[in-house]
Amino acid sequence: MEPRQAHHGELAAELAALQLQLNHAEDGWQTVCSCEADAQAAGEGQEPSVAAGHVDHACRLLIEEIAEGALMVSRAGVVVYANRAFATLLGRPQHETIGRRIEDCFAPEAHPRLARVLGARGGLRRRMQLDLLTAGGRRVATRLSTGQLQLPGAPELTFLVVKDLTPQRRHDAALAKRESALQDMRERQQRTENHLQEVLAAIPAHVALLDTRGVIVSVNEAWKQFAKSNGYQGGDFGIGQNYADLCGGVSEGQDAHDAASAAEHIRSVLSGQSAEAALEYPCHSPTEDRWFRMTVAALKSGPDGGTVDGAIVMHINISERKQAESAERTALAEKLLIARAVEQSAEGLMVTDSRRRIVKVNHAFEAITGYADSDVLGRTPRLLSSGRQDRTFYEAMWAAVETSGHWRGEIWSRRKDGTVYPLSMSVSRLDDADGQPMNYVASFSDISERKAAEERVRRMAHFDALTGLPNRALLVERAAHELRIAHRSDGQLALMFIDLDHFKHINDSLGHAVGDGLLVALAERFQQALREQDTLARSGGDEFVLLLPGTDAPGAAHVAQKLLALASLPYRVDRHELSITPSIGIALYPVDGEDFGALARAADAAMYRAKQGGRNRFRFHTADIHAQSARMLQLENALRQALAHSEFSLRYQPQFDGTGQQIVGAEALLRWHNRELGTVSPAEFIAIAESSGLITSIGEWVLRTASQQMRAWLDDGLAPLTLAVNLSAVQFRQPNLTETVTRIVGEAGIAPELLELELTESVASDDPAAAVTVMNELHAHGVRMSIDDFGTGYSSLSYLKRFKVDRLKIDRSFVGSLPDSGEDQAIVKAIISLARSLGMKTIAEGVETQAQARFLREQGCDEMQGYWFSRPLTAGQFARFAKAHHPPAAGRPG
Ligand SMILES: Nc1nc2c(ncn2[C@@H]2O[C@H](COP(=O)(O)O[C@H]3[C@@H](O)[C@H](n4cnc5c(=O)[nH]c(N)nc54)O[C@@H]3COP(=O)(O)O)[C@@H](O)[C@H]2O)c(=O)[nH]1
Repeated sequence: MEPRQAHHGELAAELAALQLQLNHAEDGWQTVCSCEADAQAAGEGQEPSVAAGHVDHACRLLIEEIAEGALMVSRAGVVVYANRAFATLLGRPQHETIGRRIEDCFAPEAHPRLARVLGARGGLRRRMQLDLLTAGGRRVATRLSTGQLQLPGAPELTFLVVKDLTPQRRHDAALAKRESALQDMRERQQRTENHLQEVLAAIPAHVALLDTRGVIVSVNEAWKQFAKSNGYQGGDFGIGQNYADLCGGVSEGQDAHDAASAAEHIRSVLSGQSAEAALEYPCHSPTEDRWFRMTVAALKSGPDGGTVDGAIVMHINISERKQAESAERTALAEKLLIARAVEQSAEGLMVTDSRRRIVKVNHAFEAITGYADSDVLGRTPRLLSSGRQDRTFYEAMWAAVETSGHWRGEIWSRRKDGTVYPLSMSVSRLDDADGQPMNYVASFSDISERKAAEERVRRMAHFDALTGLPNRALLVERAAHELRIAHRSDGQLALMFIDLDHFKHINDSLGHAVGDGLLVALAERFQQALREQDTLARSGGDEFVLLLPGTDAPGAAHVAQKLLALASLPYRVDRHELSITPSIGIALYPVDGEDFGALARAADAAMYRAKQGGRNRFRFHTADIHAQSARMLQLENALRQALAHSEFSLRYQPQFDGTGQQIVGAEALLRWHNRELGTVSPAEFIAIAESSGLITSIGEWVLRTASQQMRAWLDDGLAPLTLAVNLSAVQFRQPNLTETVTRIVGEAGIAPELLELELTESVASDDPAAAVTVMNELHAHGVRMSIDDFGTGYSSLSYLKRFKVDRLKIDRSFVGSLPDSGEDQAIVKAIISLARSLGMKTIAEGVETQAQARFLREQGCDEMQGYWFSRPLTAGQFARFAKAHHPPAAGRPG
């Protein structure tokens, strides 16, 4: 604003000067006129103070000297006097001017007016402008002041004062020209100002004009709108306020540092330190992120533009650019991130062009394949091919990539060093904007370790860890496969169950490591003797199963004999010379069964028969074995319902002291009566209950019923007796045995000391250490224990001394031949002696004769049980029997 004002001022001053000159000229003219008038007035009435002649002379001189032309014209129109100035103006000598007719001196159009002047009377004074006509014929604009002079005694004359208007006109013209120029300038300036206002109004930038102090003098529309939209309350939009002060009020979304910089920029520009300054700053609103660029430029004036008259401040919204820059930065950062991720990825990456030429690989690619990028760039991935997949595989792979855009799978690849390894790979197609393949990207990882682990898991799932033989699961798979073939081809197949005889003795006596060594050696021997298509599996412990595809009965017998012979050769394990024999059961497809389950049961039953038949032999499955198997299955099915159908009952067989006179206890014996099967001996069904797992619930029932019976007897006045209850090995291995026993006894309300658990030797010999722990627990709760059928098993004597056992029960097989059998005598004596040395009592079972009882008594057997004393009795019978024999009765207890 200020530069334009200054320019106007100059023009105005110039204009004023011209005007002044005009006025002076006008005033001068007025003065001349008034002097003329005064002179006229003086000539007409006033008394001259000096001599009239002198004045007249002076007037003449004066008139002669004045710059204006002066002349006297007679009424006839003849110039009677003309001063020098007029003659000069006319371009004639003075003497040629005087005497001329006045019309000769003026342009023709002036003549009528001149005539009227000459004809006027009475001193009428006039003014007019007429063109003088010079001697050379040139027109000269003049202004005439006329009047009449009536001097006494003289004819009336008309005087004319002629002023050359040429200088005036020239001056006026110049003045008009300048005025015109000035006007043009004013108009241009106005137009410029209008344009400027329009531009300021039109531009989206927020513009403020500041004066030299930094006070806002004007703002544009955009400024106002922005102020309004940002909640600026003042109607002045900041006009009149110092901009730098405004900057001090930082609002939310602005930065104090930016505000200070803005104020500093303004001060710098206004002080002339810098012509222009700019600042980009954030000015976020609650709803959007905004950035502005503030530009401060000096407004200058003066001839060299060196005077700072103010400043223009512009704020341009650069949010779009900033956002674009930000997006660009983000995109760049993302690109860098992706590039870094690609480079640092543990997955190998390979990018090809549309012609499947490798254009990019990452670090992991090099690490996995062994190829540097320089090795592979420009080449096709065929370089990595292992040759393990055929052409069809690759065609299918690329077909999937081309049709669905993607393929994922496992593939074998070859490293630079030639090693072949498995990859998990995915291939994706990247298309251009037209949907044409542009690149193919393959990402892959080396899955050698995973494959190896899978193989290990597969081996663990299908192979026996000790011998490396297939396990039962793999055997079942292979058997199913071979059975399908046999079924299709109407062929035959043999399945053998091989169980080592008394293998447990080796484990127990020499340790598991030796037992394991023996199993491995045996497996190797067997394996070497078999055909490739045969499967020898270890199904657990000392049990092996042999699958012989395409084998009939003679073939199976031949193999069995060979295995028996091989097995019987001596073994050397850890400096131990060992021998072992197997018992083999053979089942044949399809006669003994059409599926693996049926064949396995038949082979198992046959193997059991081989054991029963004296071991170290093989037995084919036969009709009677089949019948026995069927019976066992029938019993098992019926057993499952027995508890629910209340088919069980207990019998109680009395136990006497060594004298055979006093009853000391009873053994609870389980009885099962089924409606269809009739009465089934526990000697038959207990084993089935054990193998089917039913023994746990059945055993609990026995324990509970016997305990409750004891409570009932006590309540009935029976003297306390020891009640022996048989405990199966399966029950003994139950983890909560102690808790179950003490709970049942507690619920029945009897002292634990009245209960004795009869454990078979196998209970103790399976895992003596664990048995010691359980026995200690039971003992700690007051429960008594005895070892049943002692002498038939293979008790570890070293453990026996640690067992919390009260009695050893001499098996009835040693009692039956007493006193005749010297061997049995020896065994019985040894057991009695051993028990004594271990601080245990002995009880002999199966005492059927007086001679047996006598012998046992003589040997110091503590207690006896058998038909000689009593058969197993019902609870009521036992109560009566016990009352009759307690206190001690004389003679046979009967
Ligand atoms: N786990 C469990 N086993 C039990 C349970 N009840 C019985 N059994 C075991 O079943 C096997 C057969 O028992 P059982 O048919 O009851 O035969 C017992 C007696 O009746 C029989 N006995 C008794 N005295 C004589 C005799 O003088 N001569 C003769 N020939 N037999 C006789 O002996 C069997 C008792 O044997 P034991 O238990 O070893 O003392 C048998 O092994 C039972 O243990 C049960 O509830 N749970």
